[in-house]
Amino acid sequence: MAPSVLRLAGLQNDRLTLYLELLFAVILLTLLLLRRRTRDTPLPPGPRGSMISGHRKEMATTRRIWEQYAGWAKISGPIFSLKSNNIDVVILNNARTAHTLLDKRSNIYSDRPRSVMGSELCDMGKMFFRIRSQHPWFSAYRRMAHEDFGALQIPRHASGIQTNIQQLLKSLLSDPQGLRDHLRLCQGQSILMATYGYQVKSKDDQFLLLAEERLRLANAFLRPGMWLVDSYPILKYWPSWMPGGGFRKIASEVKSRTEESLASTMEWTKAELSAGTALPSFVEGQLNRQALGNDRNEEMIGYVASSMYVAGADTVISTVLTFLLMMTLNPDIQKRAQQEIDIIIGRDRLPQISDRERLPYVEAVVREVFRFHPVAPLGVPHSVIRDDIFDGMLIPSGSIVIANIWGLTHDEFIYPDPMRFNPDRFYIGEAKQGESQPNPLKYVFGFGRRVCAGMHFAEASVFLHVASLLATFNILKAVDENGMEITPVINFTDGIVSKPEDFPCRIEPRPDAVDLILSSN
Ligand code: HEM
Repeated sequence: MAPSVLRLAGLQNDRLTLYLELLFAVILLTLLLLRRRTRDTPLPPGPRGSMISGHRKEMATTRRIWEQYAGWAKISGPIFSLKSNNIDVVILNNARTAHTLLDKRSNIYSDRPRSVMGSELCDMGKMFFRIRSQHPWFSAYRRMAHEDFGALQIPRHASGIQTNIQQLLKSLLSDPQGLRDHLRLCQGQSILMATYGYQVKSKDDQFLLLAEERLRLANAFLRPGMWLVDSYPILKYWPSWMPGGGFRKIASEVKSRTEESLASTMEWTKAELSAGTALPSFVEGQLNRQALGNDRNEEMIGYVASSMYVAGADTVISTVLTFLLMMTLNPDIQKRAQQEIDIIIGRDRLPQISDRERLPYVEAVVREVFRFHPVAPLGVPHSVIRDDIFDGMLIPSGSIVIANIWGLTHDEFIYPDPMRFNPDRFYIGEAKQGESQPNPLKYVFGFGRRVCAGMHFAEASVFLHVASLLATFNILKAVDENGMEITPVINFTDGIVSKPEDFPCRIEPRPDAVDLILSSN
């Protein structure tokens, strides 16, 4: 090659290097400026907390903290921020903020917070509601749940749910006092049948007890601010024998219990499959798909199946209890819903899922129950994977983002007089001419890519419970020893899933419903 050409090439190389260096410098400068601008952007406002731990203690211990958040939102605005030790926590208190961030920007807001205690030390990080959004299994989980619990699958599940509810009605007829146990058994039966094809026979069933234990363990580790190690991950190396090391002992106990419990039900379905006796279920279907070479493995199937009970048992039971509490307190509403069922369905059969559209007032009652007390008042915490700016405020990468669902469904601009139980907000009549307030089902199942993976199953279960109970029973105030009616007090428990506290009521069969209850199989 001629030397002049080489020189030219060298010159061009030098120039190229210079251009590249310049370009690099410009990019770096822009990034630095952007970062500075981002860091100069203020966090959402918020109440002042302790210098050291921020609001950690309040977040972990305040009773019905969703009400407190709604109160703070009146002062700080619909989006405000708190600190849990060194972690930023952003609370969204109205539909606009929750929808814009969690639905519209769900590509960055669908992570779950890092949880050293729950996910790393207890090894529950692969549970569905906990798995991080960047985990390679996350999208497969969502796909798998959609295949078996999506809207199109509901008619397949509905008949099983209905059979269990018929059993529930019979149990209530013979033992109304055992209400909570009967509901527990009924929902346990529906979920374990749908996920494993397993028929729960009694409330002491071994797999039901194991599933309940998983639920208790999972619940114990979800509330932000509960464990210091979540704020200071270095503490995970703190020896268990040192003072304050108790959390390590708890974690290793929980880890081994969860592993044991997860494996046993899964093994049962696999044995049924090998014997050729497996009933159709999520696990059965997924194992068959896996055999066809789809993107899933047995461990993933086990985690999703197990998460379904954890996420789907207490939630439905709690919603049905709220319904019963509201019926005890609102006899006129109850009577009106019963009349609708009597007219549309008649008195000789139980309502079915296909009747839902023909029962607009019962549907309005269901919506109002979901609105009045969303079972997960603060949803499940999300986390954002990179810095974001909203309305001139910085939401730093890694912040915990919580939608105050209770706050949304008690926003008086959307639901006037929100503390009043009033299904008329949603009643549009058979002619569908009325004006409905926004459907709370848009909020109570969460947001974006993390929206409840069992929402259709849940809606169907709640509707069938509500309609069947209304068709067959009167829910009345209990009476004391002097024959005086006792008006129950409205009180809900704390926790990720919030239930009505025990309340007195009488559940009596409607005069002509005993035959219907006993004749249904
Ligand atoms: C009244 C009933 C229910 C309510 C109100 C409810 C509500 C919720 C909420 C608020 C979330 C968190 C969503 C978010 O992070 O934005 C969630 C997640 C979840 N729910 Fe439900 N749920 C109910 C019943 C069920 C049932 C019956 C199942 C299963 C059969 C189920 C399975 C799940 C799963 C697997 C997740 C985790 C999804 C994820 O993290 O990606 N839920 N649910």
